[in-house]
Amino acid sequence: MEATATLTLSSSPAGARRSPARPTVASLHLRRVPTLSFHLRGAQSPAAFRALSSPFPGCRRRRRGSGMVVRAEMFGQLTTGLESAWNKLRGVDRLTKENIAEPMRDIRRALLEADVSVPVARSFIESVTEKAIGTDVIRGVQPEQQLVKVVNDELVQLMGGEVSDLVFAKTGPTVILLAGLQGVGKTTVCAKLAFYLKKMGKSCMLVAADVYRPAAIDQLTILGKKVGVPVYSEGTEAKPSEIAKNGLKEAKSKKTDVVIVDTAGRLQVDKAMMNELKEVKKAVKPTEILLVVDAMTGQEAAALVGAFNVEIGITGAILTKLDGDSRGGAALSIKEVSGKPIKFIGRGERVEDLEPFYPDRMAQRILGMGDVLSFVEQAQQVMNQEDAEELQKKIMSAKFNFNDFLKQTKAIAQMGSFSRIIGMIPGMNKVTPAQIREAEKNVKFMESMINVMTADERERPELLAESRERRRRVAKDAGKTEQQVSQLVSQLFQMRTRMQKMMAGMQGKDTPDMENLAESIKAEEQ
Ligand SMILES: Nc1nc2c(ncn2[C@@H]2O[C@H](COP(=O)(O)OP(=O)(O)OP(=O)(O)O)[C@@H](O)[C@H]2O)c(=O)[nH]1
Repeated sequence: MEATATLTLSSSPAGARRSPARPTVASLHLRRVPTLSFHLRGAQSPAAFRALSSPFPGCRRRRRGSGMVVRAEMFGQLTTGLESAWNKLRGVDRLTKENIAEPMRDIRRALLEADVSVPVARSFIESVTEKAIGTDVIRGVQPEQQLVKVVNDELVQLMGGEVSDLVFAKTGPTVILLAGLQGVGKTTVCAKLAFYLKKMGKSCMLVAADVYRPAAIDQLTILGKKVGVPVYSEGTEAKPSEIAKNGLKEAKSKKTDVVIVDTAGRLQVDKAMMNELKEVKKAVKPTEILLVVDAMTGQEAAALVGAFNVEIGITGAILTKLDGDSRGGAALSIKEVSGKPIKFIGRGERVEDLEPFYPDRMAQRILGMGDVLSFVEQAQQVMNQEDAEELQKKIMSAKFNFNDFLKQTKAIAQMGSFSRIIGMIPGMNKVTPAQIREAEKNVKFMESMINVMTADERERPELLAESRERRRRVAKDAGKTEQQVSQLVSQLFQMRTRMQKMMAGMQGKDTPDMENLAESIKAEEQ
């Protein structure tokens, strides 16, 4: 069946106003079946159009002839909700705690309407608020555009940040165990995954371990033929764990790369189902255990992923039927609620309709504002570049001062803890946690002294280098020793020298001799 179908309902304008029953029925369909587009007749007048469209929040509504086409777009509802938040910020010159309070309420409402759970929505709002107020104004960027960017970044984080790739076994066949409730699309996913893996050049085998529904084995066999992949089955009499084990043996003998095990679904989570899965898991030691969940079940899907993870320990989720989901609560909540990533999404009934889950692409789709995002990113880059150029000029003219020093250390702090940054630098992963803690302590230590310097002293460190009185005062105000202040001043000059040498080396210029100053401070102390 095509994923898009058109359902035509007739309703007179007057009738629609008196009783919204018909559209309500249609809206139920909209949630349950993968029907995306409705054609409602009888929406000639604006009032009738409004009455008919009211049960379809977030859906695109377009007049067509005497009727109206309602289209449930993926996350349409959330996109519409967020739009009202941006609109409320038009005309403000910067984001403040006060002026973002109402847009934040809109975002919270939009998330709850998208079926995101209350705690997830709450923590999302908290981090967006904190980041929105804390970010510097970027020249040329409107505050509402800046908020779009913050919301985008937080959405990406909420959905897991990075794409979570399938893991393959180092030796022998990779076993992927699929679990899930009845009707979520598990059997279809088996074929879709096999199709996807075949395209990657992997050989696959499907194992029919759903012994309760004979039709499931037939369905898998048909799908296997369709994608050109062998299906291992032992009928309905054998135990699922035995079938899986034998299937794996056969795959090994045929040197198959990936074995995908289809298991039985139940109407709800029960002990028998969990025990059976545990047995299969024990028998074949899967590389991946993926729970297939239906996107249209919203936050229930997220809770289910959490429950399965606690019970059997899963490696991720596959979210199906996203094509019929206009709300998006499941996609947004799964990672946050369960701690497990969404690895794939299903967006239709065809075998081609499976793709890896990219949090960043999904966030862009929700916001529908790709152009705004790239504009803000570019503006940020320009700012960073200008900052860098400014710094370069200062270093070359020997003006790198305590303000720059503080700015640099704060920028590092803003980017995350020292430990993360250090871990990201190639070749630096051998730094011990104790060394990292020491580095963090050092930054705080230096900051406490810089904070008590006068504006003049920060800008012209020479003042401190030349005056013992000043160094004594700073030491007293910061509760440190004179020697510690002197050390800091020397450090800044040494840093200047090193940086200048580095830059000059890059630009082929000579460096002014700055080490003398640092030496003279030392001499004065002795
Ligand atoms: N629109 C849409 N339909 C899907 C998607 N995935 C599966 N379906 C449909 O959902 C229905 C159920 O799919 P199955 O694969 O049989 O589900 P199952 O989880 O194996 O069901 P049981 O074997 O009963 O546990 C079928 O009609 C599929 O075509 C999807 O991503 N989008």
